[in-house]
Amino acid sequence: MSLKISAAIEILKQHDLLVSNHLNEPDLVVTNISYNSREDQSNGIFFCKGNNFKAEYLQQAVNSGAEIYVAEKEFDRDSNNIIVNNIQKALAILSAAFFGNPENDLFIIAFTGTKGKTTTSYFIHDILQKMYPKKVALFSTIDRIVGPNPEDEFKSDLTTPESLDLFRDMRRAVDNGMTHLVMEVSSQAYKKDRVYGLNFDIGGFLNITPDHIGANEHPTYADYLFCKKQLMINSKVNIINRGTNDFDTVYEAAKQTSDDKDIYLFARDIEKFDDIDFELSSKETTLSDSIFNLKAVSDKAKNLHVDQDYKLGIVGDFNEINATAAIIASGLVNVPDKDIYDGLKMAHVPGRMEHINTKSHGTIFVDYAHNYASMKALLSFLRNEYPKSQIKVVVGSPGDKGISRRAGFSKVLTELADSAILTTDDPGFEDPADICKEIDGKIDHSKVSTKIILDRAEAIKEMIDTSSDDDIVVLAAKGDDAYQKTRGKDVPYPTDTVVAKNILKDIEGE
Ligand SMILES: CC(=O)N[C@H]1[C@@H](OP(=O)(O)OP(=O)(O)OC[C@H]2O[C@@H](n3ccc(=O)[nH]c3=O)[C@H](O)[C@@H]2O)O[C@H](CO)[C@@H](O)[C@@H]1O[C@H](C)C(=O)N[C@@H](C)C(=O)N[C@H](CCC(=O)O)C(=O)O
Ligand SMILES: Nc1ncnc2c1ncn2[C@@H]1O[C@H](COP(=O)(O)OP(=O)(O)OP(=O)(O)O)[C@@H](O)[C@H]1O
Repeated sequence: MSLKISAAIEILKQHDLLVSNHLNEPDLVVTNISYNSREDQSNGIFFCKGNNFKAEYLQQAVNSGAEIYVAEKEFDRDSNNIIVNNIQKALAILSAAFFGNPENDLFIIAFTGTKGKTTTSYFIHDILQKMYPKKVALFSTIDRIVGPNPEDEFKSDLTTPESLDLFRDMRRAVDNGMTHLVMEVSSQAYKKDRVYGLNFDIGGFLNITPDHIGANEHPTYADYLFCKKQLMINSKVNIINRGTNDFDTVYEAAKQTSDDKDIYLFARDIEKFDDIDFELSSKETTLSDSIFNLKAVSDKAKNLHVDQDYKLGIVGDFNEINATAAIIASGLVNVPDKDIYDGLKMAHVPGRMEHINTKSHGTIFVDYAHNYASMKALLSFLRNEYPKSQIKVVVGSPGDKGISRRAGFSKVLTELADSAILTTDDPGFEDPADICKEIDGKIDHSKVSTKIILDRAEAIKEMIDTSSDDDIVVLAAKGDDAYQKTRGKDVPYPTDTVVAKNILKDIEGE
């Protein structure tokens, strides 16, 4: 991979990003690209970006071989440099060029939503794999899959990677023979211009509820919505949940760049929304499957030939919504309905509605619900489906971020749980006992009984030990997470599923 600096300057000019440049060598060509001074910089271009950037990082980068830097201000007049008016956009556009614009060789399906991005992306990935085996890349919050071999699959750090990492991984995917990419696009991705310049083949909008609002994320809900709707503006074909909050704003964003023929709306309730293309309806739910029907209403929906009954291997009415979006996206890629059916039936999403049957300690669900809206969706579903069961929840809330989630948990546990054990979940630099007390303080104890047990595995053990056959035990908010983020360190944690299974082995010999 390489980049001619003269070409880079032209690209920046085309995007109105160039402020000035200083080149000691006009014909400079770089073969390395980085924004992290701790990496090898030989013959490289280095980007000075980020809230916590320090001039010494640039010095370190130059000492280890950087030939040129890009920044919003001139740190050093003598070195080769390019000064831009937006470093995040410059990083995106030059990373794409450095890696040979791999986005042009991939059919990209992107999803956003406060909840359901990961689940929907896994569903689409698993369906598309049926038609394009070993050719579908996945960039999700959990894993990134850039090729067909085990070494091409690794854990993600962000939902949507920094642009440089995004284009590097797209390059790897293309070089590994991938033809399709399914990815999650977070609101932060637009806020930080990580996906600047990308035009998606299909973009999906699942839902929006207040979340990710705070010091390091979005200052207001309006800003959150503004960032999220950008995916619609930057997608050729749009799939929108008609029941989402702020539908009009989202739809208007889609209309800015797409005709009606390229906008697909779906919902449960055709009585309420008479403009939808697809209607979904639940048919049957067991502890492990849900069966639902998808009906094509409009002519363009009928042309996709995806209307039939589907069986989903994970439960939750919200997962039927995610599955519907996945089916429409798959139909648009011409996957036959049989492959869609089979792909969905087998789809598995780590840490999302994983259920564990026990001999005599009820049914256990491990789920990543970690704010008011997702926990409400989850507990309401369980209440409706299992009206005679006690709903017992083990949950904690992280330190240093998402502070509003704590009050959200107090509210939703009061509304829908019978008992709860409050415990530790990524406390960061806060004391997990204080976080639990904060949640507990706002719970109405006449409606739900609570306990605080800080050791998460102990909390799970206590809940399983004290549960009986008809109970539903929910291990919430941590999903498949194998760490407890504690005081700046990722302390290994076996995952809720592994902890629960080990406990069951001890007490039930399973
Ligand atoms: C607020 C935010 O978006 N921060 C992201 C951003 O950080 P930043 O650019 O400000 O960089 P920084 O951490 O201040 O560091 C400054 C720069 O100095 C460099 N550095 C640092 C040390 C050194 O020795 N040498 C050096 O060169 C760093 O590489 C970096 O480029 O760029 C970094 C990668 O370059 C990200 O890791 C970081 O995400 C933080 C950790 C994060 O957690 N962000 C969350 C809020 C996020 O984006 N979440 C969404 C999901 C939420 C949703 O669903 O909406 C996501 O997409 O994951
Ligand atoms: N469509 C939906 N509507 C409401 N809640 C949902 C929906 N889909 C999933 N959930 C709930 O949200 C949790 C997280 O789901 P998922 O990981 O798919 O969402 P996400 O958008 O990737 O979330 P995050 O941005 O927090 O990583 C699930 O474990 C489930 O409890």
